[in-house]
Amino acid sequence: MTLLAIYRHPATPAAEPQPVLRSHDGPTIGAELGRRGIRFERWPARASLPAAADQARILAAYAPEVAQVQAGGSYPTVDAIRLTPDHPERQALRQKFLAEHTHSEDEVRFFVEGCGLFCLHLGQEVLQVVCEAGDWIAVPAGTPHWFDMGPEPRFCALRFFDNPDGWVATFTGDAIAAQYPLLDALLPTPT
Ligand SMILES: CSCCC(=O)/C(O)=C/O
Ligand SMILES: [Fe+2]
Ligand code: NI
Repeated sequence: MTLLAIYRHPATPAAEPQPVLRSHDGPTIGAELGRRGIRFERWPARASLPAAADQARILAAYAPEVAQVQAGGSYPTVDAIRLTPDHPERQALRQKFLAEHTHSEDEVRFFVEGCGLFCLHLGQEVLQVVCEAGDWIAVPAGTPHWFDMGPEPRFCALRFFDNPDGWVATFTGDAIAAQYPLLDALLPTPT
């Protein structure tokens, strides 16, 4: 279930982040993100993707949604990132995305399978958003953020870019991610 957790970010790394809000309610999540300039929508993750589906097949399955995002000429480059717990590069990819970074373009993602944790550093606030299949999010260019896929990643997301090279990041060098919960800590405990 999609989760939004908002914290007041402490002035010093030794102090604890102060929880401000925690919600699973779609309209509340949309409103809290929206007032901070982050677009959030729920779209049906309507395709059942075979385990062996390659990038072209995933993008073809979601061709109408891709066309909708690209209507008007925005985000002409799109890819699909799909990770499973046996992905040989999962640890390196996890560490790369866990380092706080920015992009010179909006970060537009549509989760079509599984889940992942976006963490957005907005001045004195940090927002953690556990995105799940059906979540569509657009984070403005230049927003410092990090992403956790967990030690056993299981997600597929469509990524939309203005940059023909696709994913390009500038790392901030801030170790902020270490102060905040990781994905596994925010997921419900299996019963
Ligand atoms: C959920 S898409 C994979 C992560 C990514 O592209 C990114 O930029 C994380 O910040
Ligand atoms: Fe990013
Ligand atoms: Ni900070």
